[in-house]
Amino acid sequence: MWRRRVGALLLRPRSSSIPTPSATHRRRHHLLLPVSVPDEKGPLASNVLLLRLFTSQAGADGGNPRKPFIAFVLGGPGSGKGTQCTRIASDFGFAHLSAGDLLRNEIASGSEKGELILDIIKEGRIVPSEITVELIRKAMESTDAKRVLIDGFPRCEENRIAFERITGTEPDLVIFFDCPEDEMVKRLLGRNQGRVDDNIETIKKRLKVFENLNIPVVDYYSSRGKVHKISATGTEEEIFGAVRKLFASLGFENFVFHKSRGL
Ligand SMILES: Nc1ncnc2c1ncn2[C@@H]1O[C@H](COP(=O)(O)OP(=O)(O)O)[C@@H](O)[C@H]1O
Ligand SMILES: Nc1ccn([C@@H]2O[C@H](COP(=O)(O)OP(=O)(O)O)[C@@H](O)[C@H]2O)c(=O)n1
Ligand SMILES: [Mg+2]
Repeated sequence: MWRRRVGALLLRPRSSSIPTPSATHRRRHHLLLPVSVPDEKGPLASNVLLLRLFTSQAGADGGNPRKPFIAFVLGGPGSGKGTQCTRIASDFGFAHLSAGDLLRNEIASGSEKGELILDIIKEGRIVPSEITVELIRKAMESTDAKRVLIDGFPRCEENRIAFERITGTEPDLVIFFDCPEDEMVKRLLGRNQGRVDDNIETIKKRLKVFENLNIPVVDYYSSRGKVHKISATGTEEEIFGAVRKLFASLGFENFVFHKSRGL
């Protein structure tokens, strides 16, 4: 497997206590590559990425040839994680693993575990980490993709710790879609996919679980300089504009863009 120590991908941290490499470092160290990353607080604020030092084969260049580039995609229920992941997958060649879809597939398989999962999802609670991590691990093993989006995971600290323990790795990047609650509720009530948890009672519980259990995970990765927050209000297209800029700034090629130019 691609078990190894994951190097640092230094995005601008939310917390100002985390040092950003200085301009002197940038000049002295050819491995430090300055790039601009869009930031909701200001246009194209400057960030510095330790791009060549980082982890995996599938970034702009270099890295460990065995480990895929892993991006966790987080955000509240209805913030648009799945919608944006579909776009990232097709434009930037990522495999899209949705934790919720993997759990729903397990329910559909009719397994004993599926019954337990269904009860938990109906309640808006979090499925035991061993179950979810095992599904994600298997899905990762069955893809040879070099870039993987893990959508809706980790949902809590227990999820995060179990993932790190079982896979022996960490994400290279964490994208956090930031969306106001009233907008998330509106979207969930209009989602219309026949989901057992898209009703107002369960939505209220999911929002509490998000605040209490998922935000601490975002804070943890922020403190490690891995989080890139994207405002999730506006049209799907506007949000994808910010996403596209982020991936371009990380050195990922946009396949659709190149195809449209016959490249
Ligand atoms: N920017 C947007 N504006 C309005 N509706 C959106 C937007 N992005 C997604 N949606 C819709 O909101 C609902 C929830 O989106 P989804 O991608 O499933 O979110 P999540 O995976 O975070 O729960 C879906 O019906 C989707 O079509
Ligand atoms: N890591 C995860 C992801 C989802 N889930 C469960 O699956 C439900 C649906 O997750 P989802 O990611 O499909 O939901 P959305 O945020 O996309 O609306 C969650 O409310 C949890 O009950 C979980 O227990 N653990
Ligand atoms: Mg989803």
